[in-house]
Parts: sequence; structure tokens; C-alpha cells
Amino acid sequence: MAASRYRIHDDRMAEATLPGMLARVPGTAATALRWAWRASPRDTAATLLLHAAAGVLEELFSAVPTADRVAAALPALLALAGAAVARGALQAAAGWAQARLKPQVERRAEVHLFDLTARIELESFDDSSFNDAMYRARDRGLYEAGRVIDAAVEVLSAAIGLAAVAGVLAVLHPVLLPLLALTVAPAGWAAVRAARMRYRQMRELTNGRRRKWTLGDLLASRDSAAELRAYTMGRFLLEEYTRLADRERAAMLAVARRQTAVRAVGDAAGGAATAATYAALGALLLAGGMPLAVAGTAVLAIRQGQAALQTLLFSVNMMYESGLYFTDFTEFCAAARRRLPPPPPAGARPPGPLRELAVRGVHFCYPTAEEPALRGVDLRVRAGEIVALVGENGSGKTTLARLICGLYRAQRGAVAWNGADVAELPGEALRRRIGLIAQEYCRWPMTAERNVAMDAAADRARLSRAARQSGADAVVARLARGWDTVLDPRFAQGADLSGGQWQRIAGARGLYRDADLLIVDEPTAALDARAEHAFFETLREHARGRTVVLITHRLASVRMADRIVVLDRGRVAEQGGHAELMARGGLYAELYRLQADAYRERAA
Ligand SMILES: Nc1ncnc2c1ncn2[C@@H]1O[C@H](COP(=O)(O)OP(=O)(O)OP(=O)(O)O)[C@@H](O)[C@H]1O
Repeated sequence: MAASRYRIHDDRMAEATLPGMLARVPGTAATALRWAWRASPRDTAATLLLHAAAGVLEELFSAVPTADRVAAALPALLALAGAAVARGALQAAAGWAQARLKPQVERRAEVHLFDLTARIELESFDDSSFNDAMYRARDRGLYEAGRVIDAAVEVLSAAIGLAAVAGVLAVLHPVLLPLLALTVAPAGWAAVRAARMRYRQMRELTNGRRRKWTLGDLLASRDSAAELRAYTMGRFLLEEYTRLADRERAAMLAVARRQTAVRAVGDAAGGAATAATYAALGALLLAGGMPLAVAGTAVLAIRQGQAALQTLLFSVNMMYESGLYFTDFTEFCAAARRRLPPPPPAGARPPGPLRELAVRGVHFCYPTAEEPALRGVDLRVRAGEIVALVGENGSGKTTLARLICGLYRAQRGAVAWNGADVAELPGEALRRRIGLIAQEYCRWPMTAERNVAMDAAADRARLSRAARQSGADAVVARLARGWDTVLDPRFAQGADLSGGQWQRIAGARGLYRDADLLIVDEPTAALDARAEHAFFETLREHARGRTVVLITHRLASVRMADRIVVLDRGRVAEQGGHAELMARGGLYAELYRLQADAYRERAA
């Protein structure tokens, strides 16, 4: 498989320099504010303006040492009190706007992510690095979408506060400002380094965490609960889980140790720089470069400045760290957008009723597979035909069905619907003309009605017909709430079905669609003999005026097909009618006889 583009991102992060990483902060702030603006322009504007106003008021009246001013003018005190009240009100209003903004951004981010994941090309889910990126985006990225907004606002308020103090310092003496920056720089360096360590470690742990999450799911899921007990897998899975959790804990402790060391170095260097600053002030005083009163004010202003810078640094660091995770989210969204199916060419018309389906020289290899699943398959299906696809496990039948539905794209060759390449037809319009009864159908945790109609509103007449044809009507009749029963016992008043009952529901789903082309992949594996017989009778009836591609290992049922196509390791090995293939004595005849003999022996 080609190296994933996500690896490139990993390397870029690992090699980034500190200034380079700090340079990301404005970009991240801009992206965060863009997201905020799209979520709610009103709340974004209110948050920014109110915070800015509160910050200006605060610094105007309290940042500057005011001893002289207090003595000089008592009314200033009153102004100060008024300003404090106004500032409090502004801060409260800003907090309220910000609190409203955060959930809106989170909601927007979530909906955006799931809108993309529901539309990207199916094969994306086979790419492990894409899955890693998706996990990171969902696990932490979404959560950070709200935090990054808070951080961006904090940075803005802190910057305003600092600007006010910096103005005062610059007026007192030009050397004070660089000295102030010097005292805070080491702590800044340490904070950024610590954040980068944490983030890099998180990236390295992603795969293990995903695995741990999968194991946790197996240990606490209804789907695996029975087999987990039957095979006494609990201890094994738990040991594996513990091993991964221990490894994660050890890695986190190691990072915590390194972070502490870095912070200690930063604090020590910061202390030394503060001492140097005061020494410089002393030197200025002794050399007569600064009067005593100004030096006193400068000490207070430096303290105030240090506090303001620390606040800025803290918020920049929060912004930077949240930004790294938020970037995971935005980059995943960008990568997902690149995986959306290309739009149909301009002027492409929706496919009309099926006259002929042609598979021409189709070659397909799964992204993670070494061997191609299909190697130059040719097939023609005319409207009204029932074509059976048979072949041993792994011969490519399901893959071919997915290509016909346009769920995967052929790497060579094409599938044509009435002569038009399905890759160039509008995907949704194409799929509305195709019904798929999948081999691994989904057991949707929804009502029986939605499980069949796959829509919020069902057409009652079609629903009853599909249920009657598939035998799902008998299943629904036994449910306490009929069609309104939720088919998942994890939910209140939910019910579960047997394997065969579920298969009848899945069969009804395919028939309900009333499509031109019905693809049925192993539709009767779990059905009892009577239901199986009835289902194939239904297919025959359904095929009148429509077209059916039937995939099955039940070769006795295949005889009803107009044509049988035998796949062998991704190629069409033979095709024709039942009698023709039996006379040929090839793979089909061999498989058929094996099944027939098994019945004969049992009968004997
Ligand atoms: N998502 C996937 N990623 C990688 N390889 C896959 C994937 N799905 C199927 N394959 C491989 O592609 C080949 C064809 O699989 P396919 O499911 O089409 O076979 P099939 O004929 O339907 O088999 P069965 O009779 O067992 O249902 C197999 O070798 C299989 O291992």
C-alpha cells in the first residue's frame, strides 16, 4: 500500500521547530474564530467585543501603579469604582456570549464530521491510517473544537491586558520592556515544549488507544458477550487490555517526568532572568539613569507585567496545545473531503430504467490487499434476467456486487448502466435504482419499520408487500409493538430477533426498494428450508420486469437462474445454463455434485 498522507503529517509535527510551532498560533486562532463565526456571528462578535472592552477597562484603571494619581485626584477613585462595576458587567456579558458560543461550535463540528464520514468513499474505512486520523478527530479533536475557541478569546483578552502594561513600561524606560520579556521567555519555552511532548506522545499512542478502545468494546458489548463467555475469552482480552493500558500509563509517566524536568529548567531560568532584571534596574539606579521614584514604579509595573505576560503565555500555550488537536480535526475534515466521491461530470443525467448492465474488464484490488479481488471480469446482464454468481469463498462475488452498486470504483475496466459508466453517474440516483440485500447486512437499532423502509416515512402498501414476499410479516406479527418495535434489546422495550428472522427483515429491506436491479448476496444462509424455498419463489416473481443478480452457495436454488456465472479467484471461470455447465464438467459441476452427494448420502 502507498504510504499514507497522514504519515507525512506525523513527520512534519515531529520535526517542527519551536518558533515554527509558535507561528501556528495565529493561524489556529484565525481558523477557530472562523468556525466560531460560522456557528454564530452574533455570539462571536459579542464575545470578542465585550472581552476587549472589559480588558481595556481593567488595564486602564488598575494596571498602572496609581499611588501618585490617587493622591492627586480623589475623583479618580470614584471613576475607578465605576470602572470596576462596568468591567464586572462586561465580563459577565462576555462570559455569557462565550458560553453560548462553545456548544454551537461543538455541534457544528460534530455535524460536519459525521456528514463527511457518512459520504466518503467506502474504501476509506479499509485504510488504517485514515481510521487513526478519524479516531483522533472524534476522540479529542471534537472536544478541543470548543476549547480552542475559549483559548482564542483568552489570548485576545490577555494580549489587550499586556498591551496596556507594555505602554506604561515603555514610557518609564525603554530597557524595561525587553527585560520583562526576558523574565517570561523561559517559562514560555518550557510550556511549549511540554505541550509538544504531550501531543507527540498522544499521536504515538493513537494506535494502541484505538486497540484498547476496541478491546473495551468487546469486553462490554452485547454483540460479543455470548461468544466471549462461551470461549472464556474474558481473561485473555482483559490481559491484553491491561498490557496496553500499562504501556500507555508507562509512556504517560515518562512524558510527565520529562515535562517536569523541562518546567523546572524553565522556572530556574525564569528566576535567574528576574534576578538579572532587578540587577539591571539597580545598576540603572546607581548609574543615575533612573530616578528612585521611577525605579519603584518600575518594580511594581514589572510585577504587573509579569502577571499579564504569564496570563498571555498560559492562554497562548492553551491555544497552541488545543490547536494541535483541533488541527487534527480540521486536517481530518480536509482529508475526508478529498475522499468524497468526485461529482458527476457536468451535464450527467440520472440513470434511466435498466436495459443492460455491462461489466467490462473490471480489475479491483482492495487498498490493504496484496492480491486483486477481481482480475478482468466481463459480464452482461440484460433487463429481466436472473443471473446467479457462484464460486468458492473469496472468489470475488461480493466485491463484484459492490462495484455494480458503485460502492467501489474499478481500477481498470468499467461497469456500465445502459452503456454509461456508473462511476460517472450521480451516485444517489444510481443507488435508488438498485436494491441490495447484503451478505453482512446491518441490524439497525431502530424500529422494524425503519429497518425495512430505511426512511422516516414508510409507504404502507410497499411495506406490507415486501414483508409478505420475504416472510418478514410473520416476524413482525409476533412483535409486541408490531412495526413500531425497536429491534435492539439494549433500548427500553426493545426486542431481538433470531438470525433467520433478521434475514427476513433484511430481505424485506431489499424488496421494499422496488428497484430495477436487485442484488441479493447470500439471502438465505440463515433461513429454514420452507422460508428459503419461499424466498426463491419470490425472487422469480420479483424478477418479472426487473433484473436480479443472485449470489449464493445454495446451488440447488441456482437452477432457477437464466444464467450462471462461476467466479474463480477473481475471474469468470465459466458461464451458461445449469445443464450446459453440468455437461462441461468444470468447477460448477464439481461444486454442484459435492452438494448433491451430501444430500444423497443423508437420504440413503
Ligand atoms: N475490505 C477488504 N479489504 C481487503 N481485502 C478484502 C476485503 N473484502 C474482501 N477482501 C478480499 O477480497 C477477496 C474477494 O472477497 P469477496 O468478499 O468478494 O469474496 P466472496 O466470493 O464474496 O466470498 P464468500 O463466498 O466467502 O462470501 C477475498 O480474497 C477477500 O479476502
